[in-house]
Formats: sequence, C-alpha cells, structure tokens
Amino acid sequence: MEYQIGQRWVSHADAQLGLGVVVEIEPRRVTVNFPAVGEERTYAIDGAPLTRLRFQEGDHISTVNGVELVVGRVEEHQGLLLYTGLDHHDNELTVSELELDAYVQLTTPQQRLLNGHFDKNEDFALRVATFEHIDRQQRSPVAGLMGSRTSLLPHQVYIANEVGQRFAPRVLLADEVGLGKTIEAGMIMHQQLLSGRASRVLVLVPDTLLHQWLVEMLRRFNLHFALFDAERLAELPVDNPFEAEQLVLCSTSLFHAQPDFREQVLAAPWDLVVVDEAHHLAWSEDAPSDDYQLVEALAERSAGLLLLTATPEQVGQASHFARLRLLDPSRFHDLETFASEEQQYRRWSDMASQIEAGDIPDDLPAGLDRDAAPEQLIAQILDRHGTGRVLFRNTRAAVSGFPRRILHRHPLPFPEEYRYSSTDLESRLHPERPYHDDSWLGFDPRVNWLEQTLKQLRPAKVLVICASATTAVALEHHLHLRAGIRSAAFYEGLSIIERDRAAAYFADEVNGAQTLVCSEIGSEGRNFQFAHHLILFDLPLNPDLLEQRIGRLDRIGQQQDVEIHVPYLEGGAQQTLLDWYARGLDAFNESCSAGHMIYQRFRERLEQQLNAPDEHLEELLNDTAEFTLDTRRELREGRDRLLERNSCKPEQAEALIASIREHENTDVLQNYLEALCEAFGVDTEFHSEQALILRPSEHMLTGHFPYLREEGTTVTFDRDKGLAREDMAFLTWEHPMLVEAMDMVHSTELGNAAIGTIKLKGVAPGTMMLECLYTVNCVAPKELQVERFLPLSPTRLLVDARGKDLAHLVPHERLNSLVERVKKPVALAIIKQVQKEVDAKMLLATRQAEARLEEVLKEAEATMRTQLGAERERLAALKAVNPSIRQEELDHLDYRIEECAVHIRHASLQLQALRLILTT
Ligand SMILES: Nc1ncnc2c1ncn2[C@@H]1O[C@H](COP(=O)(O)OP(=O)(O)OP(=O)(O)O)[C@@H](O)[C@H]1O
Repeated sequence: MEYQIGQRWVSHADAQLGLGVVVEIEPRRVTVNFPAVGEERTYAIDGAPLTRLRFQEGDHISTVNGVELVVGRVEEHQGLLLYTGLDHHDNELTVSELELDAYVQLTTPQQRLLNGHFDKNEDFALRVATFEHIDRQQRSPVAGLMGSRTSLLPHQVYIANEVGQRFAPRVLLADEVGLGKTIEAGMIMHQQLLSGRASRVLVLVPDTLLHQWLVEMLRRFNLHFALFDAERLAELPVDNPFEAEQLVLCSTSLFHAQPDFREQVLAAPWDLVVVDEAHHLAWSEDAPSDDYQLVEALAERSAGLLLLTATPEQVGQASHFARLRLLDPSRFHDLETFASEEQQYRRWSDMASQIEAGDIPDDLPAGLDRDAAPEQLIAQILDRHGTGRVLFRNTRAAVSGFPRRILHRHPLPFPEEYRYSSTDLESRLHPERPYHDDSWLGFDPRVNWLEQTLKQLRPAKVLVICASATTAVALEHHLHLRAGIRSAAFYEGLSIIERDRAAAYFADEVNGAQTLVCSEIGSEGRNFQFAHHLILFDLPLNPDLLEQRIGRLDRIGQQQDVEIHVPYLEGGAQQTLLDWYARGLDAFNESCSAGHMIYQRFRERLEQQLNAPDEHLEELLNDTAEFTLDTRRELREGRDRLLERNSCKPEQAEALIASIREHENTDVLQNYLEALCEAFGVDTEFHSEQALILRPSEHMLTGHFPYLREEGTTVTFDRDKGLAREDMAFLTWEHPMLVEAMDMVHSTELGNAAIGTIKLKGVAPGTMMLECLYTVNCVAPKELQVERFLPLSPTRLLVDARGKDLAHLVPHERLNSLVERVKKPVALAIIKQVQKEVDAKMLLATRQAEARLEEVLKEAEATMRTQLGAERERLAALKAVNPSIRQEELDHLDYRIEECAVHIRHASLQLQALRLILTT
C-alpha cells in the first residue's frame, strides 16, 4: 500500500484513536498523527494495522471547520481524495480528505468492514437474529400481553387486549371481587407503556393498598412506580414533583389536607389515570365528594382513565352513573336516560340469544344488515346498544373454577349487660360500641367463642373482620395478651408501614400470626386468599361491604372452600341481619351485584326489624328472597348477560392465549439469551429445567448488562415456574432485560461487519459473496405505532460476483454452520484487495433492496389503511347509534391514518449488517 502525506488512515487495532493523518514516511516506516487523542504513532510499513479511510457516495462527512456534507462524488488528486457534495443549504462544496474531522465514527457496516473493524461471525449471527426477533415482536398480535408474570386467564387476557389496544382507553373495570381487576389494570398499563400509547401514568388507591399495588406492579409487570407520600414530596427538590417521575402511585388521601399537592398533580401531564376502589368517589348533585372532584379534574386533563371497583353501586346508583360520566360525559349525560336504557338491556340480550339460536329477529335495530354473519350481528348489537365499550364486568359464575362459600352460624346467648346499652340501631348492631373501656370483653360471649374457635382451627390462618377500629384493637389485645394467640391488628389508626407489617406477619407461613383482626378498612382490596377461614365478628349493613369482606378470601388463587363463620347474639339485631343476608339475599352463596339496590328497596322494613323484630320478619325475608330471585334472573338474562358477552369472548380469549404460548416458545428465547450473554460477556449456568443463572464476568463487553445483579440473576423461561418462584425473573420477549439488551444490539454496531470463508461445491475458490441485512428505518412518533404496519422487515441478500441474489439458495442458518473464521491479518489483506469490488457489489445489492423496500412500503400503507380504515368505519357506524363514541376518537384516527401514511412514505433503507464471504 502506498502512503502519502496528508492521507487519512484509521487504526483497526485501536478504533479509539480516531482518524489519523500521515505526517511522515520513511523507507520502512510511516508516522501517523491522531489529532483526536493528541498522539503520534510510528508503524513498520509492512503489517501496519492501518486502513485507508474512503467515504462513499451518500456518506455523511464533517470537516474540522464544522462543515457537514453528504458525499456525492469522490475523486483522487495527487494521491489525496477529494469529496464533493451538498451541505445543509444545498450548496455544492469540495473538501480534501486533509480537512476531515478527526473525530470520525466509523459505524456503518460498510465503513467498518472496509476499515478492518471486523466482528465475530457469532456476533453477526446474533445481530441478524436480533432484527428478526424484533420484527416478529412488532408483528405479533399479542404484543404487550406476553410480559406479565400472571396465569393466562381468559377474562383478563381478553380485557387487556380489548382495552390495552385502544387509544386513550376510558373504562370502568368492574369484575366481581377478587377476579383480578388490579391485574387487568396492570396488563393494560403494561401494554400501553410498551407500545408507547402512554408514558405517564398516575395510580390513585386507598392508603391500605399502596404497598400491595407497588409490589404487584413490580413483580408481575416490571413496572417501577414511585410511591409518593407527603414526606417524599417534601424531599424532592423540584418545582413539581409529580413531573419528576413517569409512573406515580399515591393515595387519594394525600390530597385531602394539601391544596398544593392537588394543584401540582393537576398541573402535571398524564396519559393515563387509574383509580382503584373507585366506589369511594361518592357523588350527588349538590355535594360531590372531594375525591370525586379531584378525579373529575384529572379526568378532564388525562386522555386515558381506568376506574376499578367490584361494587360500582356501593354508594348508590347516582354515584355509579356519575363515575360513568367521568369516563364519557357525552354518553352518560343524564341519570334518567341512563336508568331507562338499563331497562332495554333485557331486550338486547334476548335478541342476541335469538340470533345465536339461528333466528334473525324482524325488529333488528336500524343500521344492521340482516345478511351479516350472526356473530357479527351480535357484536354490533353489543357494541352499539350495550354499555360495552365503557364497562367491563366478569362474574364468578361466568369465570368459573371458584370454590364454594360455606356459612357456619354460631348462635350465642344474649348477655344481660347489653339489654340496657342497645338503644339505637347502631348500638343494636354493635352492642360493644357504647362501652368506653374493654369491660365488654369480659361478658360478650363472642369473645370467648372467638378464642376457642381460633384454638380449634389451629394452625389454620383465620381472618377476622369487624366494623370498627376500637373493637378490632380490643379483640386483638385480648387474643394476643390473654389468650396467647399469635395475632395482629389491621385498622385505620396504623401508619402505612405498620399496616403492611401486620399483613406481612399474617401472611408469613412459618413464623407468622394465626389471625389478623381487621376493621372495615381491611375488607377492601387486600389479598388474603392464603387463608380460607373468615370470621365475621359482626355484619355490615351494606351488602356491598359484606361482599368486599368475603372477597378477601374468595378470590383468584383460593384453593379451598371458603368457610365463613358468623357468631351472633340470639334475638339480637345481628341475628336478624344474618337471616336477611342468608335467606333474603342469599349473599353467602353467591355474590349479588344488585345488593345495594335490593337493600335500598327493603331498607325501611329491614331497619324496623333490626330495631324491634316482630311477626313481619318472616314476611320481609320471603319478600326479599322473592325479589332477589327475580332481580338475579333479570340481571342474569339482561344486563349481566350483555356485560358478560362483552367482557369476555371465550374463543377470542383462547386464541390470544394460544398465540401467547406460541410466542413464548421457550427454546428459541433461551438460545437467543445464551447468544446474547456470550456476546456481552455474561456467564450462564444451568439452574434447572428452563432456568439459568446469569452472572457478570470479568470480560463484560460493556460495563452493564440490563437487569443483571452483581451477585447474579436467576431467570426462567417457563410461566408456571415464574409464577411459583418469585425469586426468579420470568423472562419473556417483553421483559426489560431482553428489550434493553436487544436495543443494545440494535443501536450499536455490534456484529455489523464480519468476514468468513466457506467451501461450496461447484463454486470456484476465491469467489466473493456479500451477505447484507437491510431493515426499514422509519422515524415516527412512538404513539403512532407505525411499526405495527411497517415493522423492521429485515431483508437479507447474498449477492455473488455478478450481483445475483443467492439468499434463498443458501439460507442464513446454513451459511452460519458452514462459515469459517479468517485470521485478522489475512482478513485485512483480503479487504485491501477487494475494496473496489465490495463498493460495486454494494451498489447492486442496495438497488435490489431498494426495489423491495418500495414493495414493502406500498404494502405497509395498504395494510395500515385497511386496518385503521376498518377501525374508523366501525367507530363511525357506532357513533351513529351510540353516542359513547367520542368525536375525539374519530378525529384522532383520521389524523393517525394520514400521519402514518406520511411517515411510511418517508421510510428509508438501512444497512444493518454486512458479511464478506470468500469461497475456498
Ligand atoms: N392472572 C393471574 N395470575 C396470578 N394471580 C392472579 C391473577 N389474577 C389475579 N391474581 C391474584 O388474585 C388476587 C386477586 O386479584 P386482584 O387483587 O387483581 O383482584 P381485584 O379484582 O382487584 O380484587 P378486589 O375486588 O378485591 O379489589 C390477587 O392476589 C392477584 O395477585
């Protein structure tokens, strides 16, 4: 190789030196100055680790004076290269290589290959695999649904898919207690965050559930929420702490006494606001609660809103309606209309059943096509006339697989002492309340019964719930100090940490408490399904509260029948209430979504009986039972049936689950992870079937590998193992470890230039081939999700001497198995000889790839228009009959279609990897 002063060379032994300039040539030695690092090095001319830098047409170059050019032409003049091209202002300029900036980044595959920066063939294969996997993920119909550490339950997967894919979802998740609304909300958030539809999320929950939410989001979805309380907010040295984090979890009570926090949370931008136990958002025309008003203000500002409650009507139908109005004010504008629409549900439900039975009714609603397929007709009826898009409610009857509830009644003698203290309804229901000390513990027979029952049930864990904190504390003291029963109390007077400590003590299998005594606050949201004995020390007057209490144990994960023990004082108000719940409402057998409504209807008569039972009690119980039966039937056949149809379509759910399982194909994932670890210098060790231990090694490629702990991380690829073993990370294609590591391959040059030799029968030795991998590069805002229609679409070409593509004859995997490594000096010698040929072939390859790109882009735009167009058509049709479709949604779709089209058309080709293959 001829050197000449002023030429620019790079060291392929040390890429960090930047671009060198030849400053001195002696007979056998050449001296190169590297301005970027201020060093001069002298090399023997034979074997110098240097490669001449030649930019190509289309490359971006910059000069020491800060001029940037896109190269249009390269000429040689007296041994130096002259680059001619256009600058930012489209002025044509010519610069000599002498003027080039020394801080070059040789990152494109072609530059690296031709400058002798080769990667291992394994890294090349890893790079190709990475693009294929990313592409597959982007095309996947279950993207966003795979990464959660949860059992794949059809009703949850269905809702997560249905809601998670929406732009700015606004829904009420109202599954019956314990069916997994928190999990559904987590899945929806996971999908929205992963797809870029949302990036800032605020979750509001009662104090008692803060920690549980924090933990569930982290361990099940890898979502790291920042828990905000008054202390943390005071510590954050920023104007608005709510803007300092993307995912914020806090309690609604945080805003009660602090107008500043309220202003700050409203000033911060949110994509999605989630409110758990949303029945607390009480509303009435003249006195909406503070919490309601806060959420109302947030709902106006945030595009997405998820409200969660198992008992939507717990504080009345008006409040339920007001919450629906938060979700969609144009659809739910008038309580009366809403109530009369509810009367129609039966009609639509019957019609759906009729169609299902093969009989198309004559009075189909306007706009429906009699000749459409039955399932399509049913879907349209549900979509257009139910509350389908806004409200989701799965019932345990529909989900099935729940244990039985068994009621044990324990009558106890009514103590004389209480005869005089029970003066009003409150003290009749809770006769211990009027006592200002603990003296009632001495004569109330429920106390001794409780002590004996707990001893009999030992070692089974037992949850005890009573209405008030004072009663709970007194009982717990008694059990703990006098009866020697390991117990803890859970009530509103405790700090959040103390409450969580108490719950953790109860949950501890080995050294934990046998019993947890909760006041009513413990009856909401918490997960205590590891216990199956529930003692209701008293009964609440609101049926929804009773349902919440039973729901602590009767929830997903409960393995045994739920034993409900109710001690009561004979002849007292609690006996009447127990009869009313058991015989009237049948509340201990099955949950009843109309409990509150039924209670309202019979309230007066019930209260009379609670105050002074008489011969009309039997009549009340019978009337309630009859009314409950009718209501249940009506709901089952009307509203609940409609909601059920809409809340889970079993075939679709099963198809989604099958697809998730297919994508979880664990061997592919495991092999890929092992290749990644090999490339990044992470040690892997077999742990057990489908589980590996990953450890940082001393030869890490970069200082950091995502989600790898210093002491090592154990991972499993198997969902069941992931569920059983909390200590292992459950790895899916959506786990942040994988996502970030794939991104590290994607966004760096790792594996983008390689060289190898193969023996191929029938091909003359010395024949050169280029294996090129192109992807589509589409720069677009994440929320448009252009990759759904235009994924990376990796295109592989294997061009031979004449530019012919042999990719289909020699697939990538086969080439990998045949290719042999070339020693670096030999590789450099080869490169020096084939520079021109490589350039020429690359032109041919790029031309072919560009022709394919055109096809890909056309197809992508067509797919996008078909898919989004169909969505738009459906929404427009819905809007005509169902005002629950917001105009905003339609406008957004129109905008999205046009924006996607523009970005798709501007997509370009990107060479991602290049391998030079020589036959031997
Ligand atoms: N798919 C799942 N895989 C594993 N565990 C689950 C799944 N779904 C729910 N669970 C568990 O079941 C319990 C109930 O779930 P969750 O707390 O989400 O129910 P919920 O409907 O919000 O309950 P509530 O009505 O009491 O607020 C929790 O312990 C949760 O971790």
